Amino acid sequence: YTLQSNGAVVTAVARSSYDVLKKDGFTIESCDYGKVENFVPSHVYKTAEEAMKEQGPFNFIVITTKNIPDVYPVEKMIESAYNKDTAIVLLENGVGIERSMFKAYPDATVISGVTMISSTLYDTTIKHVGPDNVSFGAFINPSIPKENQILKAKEFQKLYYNEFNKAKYDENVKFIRWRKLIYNGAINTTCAITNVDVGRLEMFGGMDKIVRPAMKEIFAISKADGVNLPEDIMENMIRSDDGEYYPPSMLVDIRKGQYTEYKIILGTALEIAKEKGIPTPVCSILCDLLEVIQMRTMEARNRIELPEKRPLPADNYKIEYKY
Ligand SMILES: NC(=O)C1=CN([C@@H]2O[C@H](COP(=O)(O)OP(=O)(O)OC[C@H]3O[C@@H](n4cnc5c(N)ncnc54)[C@H](OP(=O)(O)O)[C@@H]3O)[C@@H](O)[C@H]2O)C=CC1
Ligand SMILES: CC(C)(CO)C(=O)C(=O)O
Repeated sequence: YTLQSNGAVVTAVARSSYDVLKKDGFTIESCDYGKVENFVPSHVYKTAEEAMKEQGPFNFIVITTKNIPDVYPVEKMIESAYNKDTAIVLLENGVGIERSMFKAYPDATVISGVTMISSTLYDTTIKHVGPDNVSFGAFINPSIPKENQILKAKEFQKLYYNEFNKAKYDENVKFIRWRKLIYNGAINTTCAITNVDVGRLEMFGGMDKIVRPAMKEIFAISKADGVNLPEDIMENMIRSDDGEYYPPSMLVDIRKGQYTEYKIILGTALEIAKEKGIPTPVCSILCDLLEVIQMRTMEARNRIELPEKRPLPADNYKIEYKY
């Protein structure tokens, strides 16, 4: 909506929402833009392949899906739409998400987009309750000229900028992503596991007993990874959606029976913690619980099927994935 309002031609690839998006569009109830009815992107396709065939090549491919490397790697999703002159914008949470992109597309310009936005799709209505506070910057790819990557990131930031979001260009991508992880790694994960929103989490005691200790661990990992976040970031993140019983996106995933982004939100951070020797008792438990929940979702979504008779450890049974 923001890009199209600024004059960009937006080609959307939609999966379960294809029919509704193409025909009537989404309703947007936004704290920034008010009520927008029947928003339809310039073009809507079912697959990236069709989109590329009819509208490509593109200046930018903007990825706003969940980042679930254990099920649908995002680099595969865009395979048929990628062209060497196309910059990829990862408007997603998490740290280390550029690594698989550079592996798949070694000459790519990959732009980081990090936003505090608090926005949820319910049926055909997007409820947007937190002002869009967004910044873009290039994940610098050492194989191609740095200036071009910076220019592309600035071009995208200008394309997205409006009086509400005041989109920022910020080259300190690593800092920005770790700062956001303080929220997502501790709050998204705890709300998802406990199935309560941020307001209830605080009122039921989870903020003090789980979130604050988890945040301290993430803070320590970021420090060991060379990022000096201000100490008050933890309290600021806890207070960032005051006044709302907000369900973080990972909790919404659980409630909709969707896969969660636990790998890019905690898994990668914990790999870094291990390398650097940082103890992470709370975050490791959160991550392990989310892994079990992911397997539960895989079974519910028929990605795996277990034998009727429970195998024993001595059987060395290996789970097979259907997709
Ligand atoms: N929600 C929020 O407030 C915030 C979210 N984020 C981050 O932004 C990213 C997106 O989150 P969010 O908007 O909440 O995610 P949602 O789950 O609400 O939306 C993701 C959309 O991507 C679609 N999708 C997934 N895979 C494909 C595919 N292969 N082809 C076509 N469409 C696909 C899904 O469609 P389908 O229905 O078919 O599955 C769904 O409509 C995440 O990384 C999240 O962490 C960051 C800040 C705030
Ligand atoms: C911080 C927050 C809650 C909103 O931007 C978010 O990132 C999410 O819901 O995943």
